[in-house]
Amino acid sequence: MALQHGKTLNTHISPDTWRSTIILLKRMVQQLEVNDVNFEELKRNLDFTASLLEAFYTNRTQQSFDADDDLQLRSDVVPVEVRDWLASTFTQRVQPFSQRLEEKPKFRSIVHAVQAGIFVERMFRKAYSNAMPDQPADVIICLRDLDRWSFDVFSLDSVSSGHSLKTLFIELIIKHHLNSRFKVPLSCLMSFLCELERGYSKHTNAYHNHTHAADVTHTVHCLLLHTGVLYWLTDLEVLACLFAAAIHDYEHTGNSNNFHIYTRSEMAMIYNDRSVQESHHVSASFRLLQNENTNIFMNLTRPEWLELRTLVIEMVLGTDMSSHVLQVKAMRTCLQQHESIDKPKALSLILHAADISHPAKPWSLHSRWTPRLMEEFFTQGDKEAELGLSISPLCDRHNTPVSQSQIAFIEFIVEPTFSLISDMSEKIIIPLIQDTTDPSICSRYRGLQWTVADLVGFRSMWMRHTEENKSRWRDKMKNGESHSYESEIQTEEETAGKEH
Ligand SMILES: Nc1nc2c(ncn2[C@@H]2O[C@H](COP(=O)(O)O)[C@@H](O)[C@H]2O)c(=O)[nH]1
Ligand SMILES: [Mg+2]
Ligand SMILES: [Zn+2]
Repeated sequence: MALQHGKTLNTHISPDTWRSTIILLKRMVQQLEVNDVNFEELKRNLDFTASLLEAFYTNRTQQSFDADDDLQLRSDVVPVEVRDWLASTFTQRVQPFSQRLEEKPKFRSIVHAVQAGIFVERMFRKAYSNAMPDQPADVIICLRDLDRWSFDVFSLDSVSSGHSLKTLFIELIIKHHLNSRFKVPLSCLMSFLCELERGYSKHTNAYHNHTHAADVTHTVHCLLLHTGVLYWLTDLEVLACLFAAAIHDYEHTGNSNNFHIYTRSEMAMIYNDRSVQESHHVSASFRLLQNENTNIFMNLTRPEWLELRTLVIEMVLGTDMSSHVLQVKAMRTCLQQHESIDKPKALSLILHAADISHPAKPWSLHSRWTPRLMEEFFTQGDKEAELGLSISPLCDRHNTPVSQSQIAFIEFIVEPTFSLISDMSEKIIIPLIQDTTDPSICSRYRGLQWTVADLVGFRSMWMRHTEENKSRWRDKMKNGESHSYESEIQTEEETAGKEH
C-alpha cells in the first residue's frame, strides 16, 4: 500500500486519514522487520506521514493565529491555552476537534482500537440486517431506481403507504454503510423517522411535506453520486448531507419567511426575523435528538457530533432562498479565482440545488411538483387577503402567470445553480482522479473511474430536462394558461400515471 506522494493535505485531517496513516506506519514497521523494503515507497510513505503531522501541527497553531487576528492578541504575551479559550469563546470558531495531549492514547492501543472497531462494525452490520423488517415487493422494485435522476418519489410514497421519507432515509443510510459506521441504533432510527414524518405533516402542506423531504434527500444522494463529489467526502460528511436534506423543512408552516416577519409570528420573534423557518427546521430537529429514544447519533464521538452539527446547521440555513444570490456569487468567485473550495460551502450549495431541483427533472415529476407548490403559495395568498395584507408575488390564485413564472424560475435560478454545481464538481473531482491512480488508497475512490464521463452526462441530462420543461411551459402559455392549479394536481397525476 502506498499513499500518494505530493497530495496536499487539507488542514482538517479526517479520522479516515488518521486511521489509514496508522495502518501504513504499522505496515512499514512490519516490512522493516522482515527486511522486505521498497525504498522508494518507504520514502514516499514517510514523507506523507511527516506532511500529515506537519499539517496537524500547523492546524493547531493556525487556530491560535486566526484568533490573534480576530481579537488583536499579541502572541508573545498571551499563552496558547488562553488564546484557545479566547478563540473558542469570543470568536465564531468552534473548539478544535483534537483531543488534549495528555489524553492521547498510545500507538499500540490505537491499532488495537481500530481492529476492535472493525470487528464491532461487522457485528453491527449483521445485527442490523437481521432486525430490519421485510420490505413489500413493490417497495423493493421501486428502490431499484434509487441511483437514477428520474427516480419517482411519488411512486415510492404510494407503495410505502405514505412513508417515502422513512423508507428512503433508511435505504440510503444502509447503502452508504453509515448505520454500521456510526452505530445508529435501529430502534432509534425508526422512532426518529416516525417523529420526523409526523412533523412534516403538522401543517398539512401541499408541497412542504415529507414527500418533498424524501425527494430532496434522494436528490442530494444523486447529486453526490453523479457529480462524483461523494468521493471527496468523509463518511461523517455524507451522513451530514443526508441528515440535513431529510430535516431541511421539518415542521414547515406552509408560509414564506416574509409572511412570518410581516405577521410577527412566534417563530419570527424567536429567530429575530433571520432565516426564520430554516432556523426552526434545524433547531426543532436537533431537539428531537435530545430524546434518548430518537437520538440516532448517540454513538458518535463528541468531535464527530460537533462536526456533524456544525455542517448540518450551515447547510440547512443555506436553504434560505434569500441567501441564493450571495451563495452563487461566492462560489462563482471562488471558481474564477482558482481558490480552494470550502467543503461546507460546497455542500450547502448541493443541498440548495437539490431543494430547487424538480424543474431539472423529467416533466412527469416537475409537472406534479408545480401545482403543489402553487397551491401552497395560493393558500398563503388567501390568508394574506383575509388579514388585509397585500398579497405576496405568485400567491394570488386568481392572477398568477404560472407558466411564465416557471420559465423565469428555471432560467434565472435553476439553470445558473445547476451550471455552478457542474463547474464546481469538475474542479473538485478532476484533481482527485489525477491523485488516485492507486485505488487501494481508499475503496470509496473506486467509483471515480467512471465519474468524469458521468459528470459530462450529468450536465447534459439536467440541461435536457430544463430545456424540455421550459418548452412545455411555453406550450401551455400558447394554449392559454389555466389558473386553476388546484384541480391540476389531480390531472397531472393521472397524466404521470399514464406515462409510467
Ligand atoms: N416559483 C417557483 N419557486 C420554486 C420552485 N421550486 C422551488 N421554489 C422556491 O424555492 C424554495 C425552496 O426552498 P424550500 O426549502 O422552501 O423548499 C421554495 O420555497 C420556493 O420558494 C418552482 O418550481 N417555482
Ligand atoms: Mg426550506
Ligand atoms: Zn425544501
